Amino acid sequence: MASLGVVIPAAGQGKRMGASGNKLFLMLADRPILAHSLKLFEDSSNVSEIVVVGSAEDLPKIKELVSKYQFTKVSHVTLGGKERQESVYAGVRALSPAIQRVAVHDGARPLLTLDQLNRFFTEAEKYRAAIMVVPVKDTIKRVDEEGQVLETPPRESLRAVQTPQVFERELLELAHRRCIDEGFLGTDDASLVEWLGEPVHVLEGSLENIKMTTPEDLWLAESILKKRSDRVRSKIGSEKN
Ligand SMILES: Nc1ccn([C@@H]2O[C@H](COP(=O)(O)OP(=O)(O)OP(=O)(O)O)[C@@H](O)[C@H]2O)c(=O)n1
Ligand SMILES: C[C@](O)(CO)[C@H](O)COP(=O)(O)O
Repeated sequence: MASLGVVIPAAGQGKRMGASGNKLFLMLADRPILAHSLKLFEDSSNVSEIVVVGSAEDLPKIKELVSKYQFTKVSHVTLGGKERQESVYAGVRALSPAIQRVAVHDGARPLLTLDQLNRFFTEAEKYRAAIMVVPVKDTIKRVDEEGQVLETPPRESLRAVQTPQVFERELLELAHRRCIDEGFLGTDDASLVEWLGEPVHVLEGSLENIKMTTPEDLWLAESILKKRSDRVRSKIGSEKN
């Protein structure tokens, strides 16, 4: 596998969460949300380097967290921008020159498992750009500013987009540069590559790989983690008997 670097955008403000500071420092089970997300990539043998991107205010706290949890693959904690897109680009530029492929993963998605991640990396290797998606559960409507429905796209063709998203580094950097030049702002990194006219491949994500966006996501995350630890405990129990 070509050497893989990871960028973790963590420079948001978490406005929709309504917490007093960056939501990524909120505790989920035994550790902050950001520590869950980082541990996943620290533990993946596919990953050689991690860059975390933070706001000016949070940089010291992120550095402290990296040191407390001994995330040895983190090479830089870099200053991000006002938009997620700027933060990701800052992170990509901070990766070592030897890195050929880049995975971008939201600091706010702490629930992916190592198995799911490694399976995704293996599949993604075949493509210049690949992203995790899940089928959409609701019917989606496109509406105008007056609240009138414009259309109901067929659900079979819709996917909800997650991270990680993996790219050839050269392609991702080109996409970011061109989008800055032309003023295109996307809500994920794949949309920048799509904007270049390059193909992006979708791979199976996980319904548990939710983004911690509003308080309800935290409750759900706690119950997903509890279900996982109950399962481990009952497996250990049945092995003892
Ligand atoms: N300028 C920004 C904005 C977002 N992010 C990161 O991008 C991820 C996904 O963004 P989102 O969930 O929208 O986080 P926030 O921007 O923090 O949330 P909100 O929009 O509610 O303020 C998060 O890990 C967030 O920290 C970032 O690095 N830089
Ligand atoms: C990249 C992303 O995770 C795809 O769902 C997401 O778009 C990033 O955050 P957003 O600000 O909630 O769009």
